[in-house]
Amino acid sequence: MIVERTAIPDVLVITPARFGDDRGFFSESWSARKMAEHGLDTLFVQDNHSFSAKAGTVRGLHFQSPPHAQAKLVRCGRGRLFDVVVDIRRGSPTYGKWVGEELSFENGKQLFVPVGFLHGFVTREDGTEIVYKCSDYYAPDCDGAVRYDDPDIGIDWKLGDSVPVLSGKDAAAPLLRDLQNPFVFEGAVQ
Ligand SMILES: Cc1cn([C@H]2C[C@H](O)[C@@H](COP(=O)(O)OP(=O)(O)O[C@H]3O[C@@H](C)C(=O)[C@@H](O)[C@H]3O)O2)c(=O)[nH]c1=O
Repeated sequence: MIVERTAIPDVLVITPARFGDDRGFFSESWSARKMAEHGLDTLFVQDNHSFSAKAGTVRGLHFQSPPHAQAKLVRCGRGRLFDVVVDIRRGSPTYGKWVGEELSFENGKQLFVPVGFLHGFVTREDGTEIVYKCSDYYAPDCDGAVRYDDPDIGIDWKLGDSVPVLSGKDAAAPLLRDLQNPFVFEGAVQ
């Protein structure tokens, strides 16, 4: 398992080993013991799986507020997507900054998203599946969103001229500057 820091040091790219043979490959997609060896002791309690029929589908930018804030470990089960996180921990040295990583079935990469970050992605292929572990259960009353195209964040989704497929909730999401932001920086995660 390779663990790499991104430009936001709390956000990690994790690439589990793949053991290939004539049949294909085998991979431990998550191991609490191996994560602990890298100082990651997040307790995950829910796995999510979503399917997006069309390339250019954007889901995000989402978060859950305390007391049900979620860290996430994200991977692509089928197809290809660009996964994005935004640091919204007030007082963080990287507040308002975003990082993105291409996750695909081929590259097997995973993104670790700490608590206090917005999360979203755009699919790059039709029929893309995302699978992710969450450190708290779904809590609709704590569900929140920020506009994927918030100009203060300035994410380069590489959509070109195409109009993304969006949910009604995401199309109506507020800007970060208008959010009642519940997150405060409490020091680095690791
Ligand atoms: C997120 C979630 C949704 N749902 C339900 C609510 C709703 O009826 C339906 C679709 O929900 P959404 O439109 O919020 O799904 P989606 O837009 O895919 O939301 C997800 O986006 C990505 C980027 C994340 O990071 C996730 O945490 C989550 O917010 O599924 C659950 O039952 N459990 C869950 O954990």
